[in-house]
Amino acid sequence: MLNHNFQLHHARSLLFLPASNARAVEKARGLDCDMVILDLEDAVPDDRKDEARDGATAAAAHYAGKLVGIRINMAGTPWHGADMIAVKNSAADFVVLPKVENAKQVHDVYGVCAKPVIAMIESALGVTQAVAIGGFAGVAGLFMGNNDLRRDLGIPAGAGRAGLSFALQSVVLAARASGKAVFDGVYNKLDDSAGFEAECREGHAFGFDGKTLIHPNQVEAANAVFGPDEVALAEARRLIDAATGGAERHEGAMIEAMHVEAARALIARAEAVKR
Ligand SMILES: CC(C)(COP(=O)(O)OP(=O)(O)OC[C@H]1O[C@@H](n2cnc3c(N)ncnc32)[C@H](O)[C@@H]1OP(=O)(O)O)[C@@H](O)C(=O)NCCC(=O)NCCSC(=O)C[C@H](O)C(=O)O
Ligand SMILES: [Mg+2]
Repeated sequence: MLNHNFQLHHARSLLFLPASNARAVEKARGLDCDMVILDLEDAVPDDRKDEARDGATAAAAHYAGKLVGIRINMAGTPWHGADMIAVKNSAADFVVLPKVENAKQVHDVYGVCAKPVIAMIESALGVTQAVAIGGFAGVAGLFMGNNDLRRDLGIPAGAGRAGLSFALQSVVLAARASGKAVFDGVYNKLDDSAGFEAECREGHAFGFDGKTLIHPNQVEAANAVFGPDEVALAEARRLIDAATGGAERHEGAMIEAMHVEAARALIARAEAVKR
């Protein structure tokens, strides 16, 4: 059972897996990730799309304690219609829509699936339209699609994230303008744990709620970076206890009402992610 307080914005670790990979579908059940995203799109070869769709709908009901999303193929592909119907009839909590570039696309998918949409922002046009996309009532949150975005922007393979930072921050702004959840893109280097953790820290500092992942070995670090640790929780409790209202000095810094609210939100998040 999901903790009844658990909502999308509490998720720290959101693991993608190809819905055509039965071993990964099974393995994800025992992992400590907060959300599983069963992929029907780029991780699945064209000749296995039908099998992946059937696998996703069968699996979606069997992730106790986790949120579940299904990433469908985009409009204009041969699989889009069947994917939407499958998500509608499944136990998935969310439909994940790739390569979104305008609000009408999410409106159309929401109309068929009748489930909250997570819109992936993966192109220059998507970034420029993110305010309207995030503002649509059926959108629960935004995911960065940094591989496609890099390609669209012409950022060379191997270049760091400097060329992405304006886009990343724009999408965080767009999501927050409508009070929506927002999650950083995946990290492709499977054996680079130091690089992965550094990117988690950067995403956390940019304001992302959590990180989308591609491998079990990324779950623990994402949970550690995005989940409040004991030190942060102790600081939050001390701040709440000390605050009397208005501006005041606390442990060498000014605090006001918004700092108390932030401390309460941190504690609420820690409670929500308990399983
Ligand atoms: C990237 C992989 C293809 C690597 O596969 P492989 O080398 O076979 O992995 P390992 O041998 O290290 O796997 C060890 C065990 O872990 C299981 N496993 C691996 N990945 C996953 C996973 N994602 N979820 C659950 N379990 C997983 C293996 O089955 C092994 O289990 P066991 O047999 O018990 O030892 C592979 O990791 C993979 O397919 N990852 C996910 C790829 C994916 O879903 N891609 C789509 C999302 S990425 C995206 O959204 C990009 C975005 O669109 C953008 O533009 O940026
Ligand atoms: Mg993509």
